Amino acid sequence: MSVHVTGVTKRFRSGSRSHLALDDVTLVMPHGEITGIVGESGSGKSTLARCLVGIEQIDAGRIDYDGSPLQPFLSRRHRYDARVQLIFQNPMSSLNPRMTAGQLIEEGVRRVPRARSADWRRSRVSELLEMVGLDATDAKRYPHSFSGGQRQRIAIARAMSVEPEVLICDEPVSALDVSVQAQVLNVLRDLQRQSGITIVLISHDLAVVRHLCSRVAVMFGGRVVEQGPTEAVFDSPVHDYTRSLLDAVAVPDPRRERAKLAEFGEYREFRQSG
Ligand SMILES: Nc1ncnc2c1ncn2[C@@H]1O[C@H](COP(=O)(O)OP(=O)(O)OP(=O)(O)O)[C@@H](O)[C@H]1O
Repeated sequence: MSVHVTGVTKRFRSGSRSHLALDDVTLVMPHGEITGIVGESGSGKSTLARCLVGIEQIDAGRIDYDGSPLQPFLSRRHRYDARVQLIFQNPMSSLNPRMTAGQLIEEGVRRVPRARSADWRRSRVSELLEMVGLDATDAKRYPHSFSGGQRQRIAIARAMSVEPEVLICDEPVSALDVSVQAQVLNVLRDLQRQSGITIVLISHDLAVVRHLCSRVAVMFGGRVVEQGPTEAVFDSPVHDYTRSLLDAVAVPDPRRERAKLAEFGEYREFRQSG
């Protein structure tokens, strides 16, 4: 499913003050590709993600999925359109601590039209757990008994349980230990390869975006200042802000350089494992 954002504006008001979080944003996220969204803190990335799933209402413009608008608030039970799912930075915030991993995933599985028998649902839960690199027996465990990386895998399995067509991931690994970030990113990459799902990846990590995303959009002050194929944007940035973002990665300080190289080692690892 392709996503077209056209002239979207979102303003937050509090009392007499108002803040333009999205300013005439126009953006294309093609079907079956991973589109990265980068930009400094406060540039509007999370607001855009929330508007894409319909948690936030837009003030102007339109968001089309395969040419049709999203239908937010379908019903109380199916609060949002299941075709578009959001993965948050902190998986704990989206996982009910009183439900087992299996129950959390089954909740979504039940919403799939063909989810008839209990047996079918159970085997689908096992399949989803295995798809994100967990074990079928993990279905019985509660969120607190998993590591952060494992919890994010459960959140991904849960989002995938409703068989969405678009997965929006808002900084999905930035709260995780560096050692497990690549593993969770590999899960997303494999999902995209296997299911052909459209993924929107919000990340402050340009190395991750360069490696995983075929397209990238650069946000600055609520606007998309540049977008296109990742290589083209990174190799020949047109906008000053993109250039400064890329320059900021090429740090001359030897200590930071070493830290950065170690980080790239991680990415080389997950590049090779793919
Ligand atoms: N609910 C809200 N009410 C008022 N202002 C908000 C609200 N949500 C976001 N904003 C403001 O909108 C702007 C964009 O915020 P947003 O969280 O989308 O940025 P971001 O690029 O995702 O930042 P970060 O990388 O730090 O998460 C910020 O100035 C923020 O303070």
